[in-house]
Amino acid sequence: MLARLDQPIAAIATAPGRGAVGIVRVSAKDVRAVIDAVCGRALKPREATYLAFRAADGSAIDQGLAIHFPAPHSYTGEDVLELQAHGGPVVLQLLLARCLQAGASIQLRVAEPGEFTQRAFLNGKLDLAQAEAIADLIDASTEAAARSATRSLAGEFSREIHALRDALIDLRMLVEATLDFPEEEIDFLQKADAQGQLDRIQSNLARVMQRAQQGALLREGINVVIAGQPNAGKSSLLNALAGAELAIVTPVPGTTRDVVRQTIQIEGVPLHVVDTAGLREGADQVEQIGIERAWGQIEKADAVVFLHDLTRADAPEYRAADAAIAAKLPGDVPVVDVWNKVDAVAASSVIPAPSSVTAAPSPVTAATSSVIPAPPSVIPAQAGIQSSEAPGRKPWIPASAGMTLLASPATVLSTPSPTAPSAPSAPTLPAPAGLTLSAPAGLTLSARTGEGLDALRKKLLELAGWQSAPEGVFIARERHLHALRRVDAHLMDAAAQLARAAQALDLLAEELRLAQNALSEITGEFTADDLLGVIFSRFCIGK
Ligand SMILES: Nc1nc2c(c(=O)[nH]1)N(C=O)[C@@H](CNc1ccc(C(=O)N[C@@H](CCC(=O)O)C(=O)O)cc1)CN2
Ligand SMILES: Nc1nc2c(ncn2[C@@H]2O[C@H](COP(=O)(O)OP(=O)(O)OP(=O)(O)O)[C@@H](O)[C@H]2O)c(=O)[nH]1
Repeated sequence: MLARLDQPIAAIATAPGRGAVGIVRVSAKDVRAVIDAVCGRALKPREATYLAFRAADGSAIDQGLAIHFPAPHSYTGEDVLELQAHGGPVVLQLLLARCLQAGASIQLRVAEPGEFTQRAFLNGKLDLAQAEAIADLIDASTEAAARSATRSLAGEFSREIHALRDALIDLRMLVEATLDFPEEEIDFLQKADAQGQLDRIQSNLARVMQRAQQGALLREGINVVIAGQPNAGKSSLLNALAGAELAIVTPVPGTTRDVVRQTIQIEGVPLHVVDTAGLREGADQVEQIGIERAWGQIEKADAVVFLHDLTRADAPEYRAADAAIAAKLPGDVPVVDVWNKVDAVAASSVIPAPSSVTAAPSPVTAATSSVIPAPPSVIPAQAGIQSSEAPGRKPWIPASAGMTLLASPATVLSTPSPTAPSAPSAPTLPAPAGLTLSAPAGLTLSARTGEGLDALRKKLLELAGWQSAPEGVFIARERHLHALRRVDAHLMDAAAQLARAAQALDLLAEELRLAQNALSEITGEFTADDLLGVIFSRFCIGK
């Protein structure tokens, strides 16, 4: 790909399909041959001219706007011709074919994905992090992700990286200068406060890493799988979270047979929510395949919402089936226990929690699979999330909710109730200590009324590790995080070296050099060609 940099390229720049306007772009050392043939006249630099795009026989392919961006003042830094036509797939194909024909003498060819932007990078119009931000902006699935990509495109992320790099270069120069005067080294470094310089670089790096980590979350989102027995209300919950009727909801158990997926956003963080077939034994063949797919999704999830049906919480066979599912859940995926249909349960049967008792994080017990969640009416609740949406009622989580999931990291995230419940009909029973302390809470909600949904949204964000307000976040890729982690490791080694009584200044200098190189990979000053190829080939065609 890189070897073909001197070749002229052309592509349809707009998305496939119909649109009001569609654009064909040509980038070359010199595009005048194409302008002459297709536009039939010279164009003023950087000015849109309304004219007919001509076929070889002189007939009009379309009427539109043509703009010539003479090199180097263009998107790619080369000579660029942009033809803005009507946005039909056929007319744009015709126009592209016409450009290729007109540019045959200069060996004009169709551009590969990302090739225009790659040229912009190689011609110094933008750095690698900015080029990636363009792709991230196009791919952004939430407003917050788009805004942070725009900031990176404008160079905010790159500026932070450059500031770190410059500070590193200063320190390197100091150390290398000291290397030349070994007899004075300790004094020299101390006077120049090498230690202080390194400390500052490390703490600035930590701040950049934190912002980039949050940005990676914005870019990728997290995969949340809703799992549970048939009829728990999984499809209803997906619909409620998405605010749309996406999945089929019926009272018939086993309605969902295939995986239904929807990206929703919570505070700008994309959550890819997956509704799965109800997990049960003895399903028919089709349903069984759905169940296998559900397990496949659970294995891949970043978090599982394990949905239980509060109206069936009393039934021993229901609880046994829940326990069997819990036992099969992978230990390394966080699980949130959620009890649905709180609207259908009389307030008196859900017992409030005494405010003084909190659920303690419990150690993982070997017996998890045999612990069956008890119905809310028999075991007093100790902890729960109070619905923020229905101030009149106080739904409390059964103490046992989630008992089967002690292995799950999510279970310790529950919020103990700060206030005493006011439901007058609810008896406050003393808590059997052994049971309640080991009982982590889940959430109660109603997919039907929306009660409790906000608490679930909050919990999912918490699970995702979301902390920031989106303003401070850099859209970041795994590649950037990986580079930052390597910078961090080299700086730690450098710090260890600096702290030694007998410093090996050459080793210190080497660590600083490696840290600088890792940093420069982010902006592309120090990046292997094959990596560049991979990065740009993931762009969309015409970009
Ligand atoms: N019609 C149209 N809209 C578009 C693009 C395009 O190519 N065409 N873009 C493409 O993806 C994006 C804008 N990117 C661009 C970046 C630089 C230049 C450009 O001409 N730069 C010159 C001059 C700068 C100046 O006048 O200040 C330069 O960098 O020298 C143009 C578009 C989004 N919108
Ligand atoms: N009262 C009440 N009923 C609900 C609630 N959520 C779902 N339901 C009902 O429960 C039944 C099952 O809902 P679904 O969303 O289809 O359940 P599911 O878990 O996706 O079911 P499968 O597709 O069989 O796995 C439907 O009749 C829903 O109307 C709720 O919050 N309250």
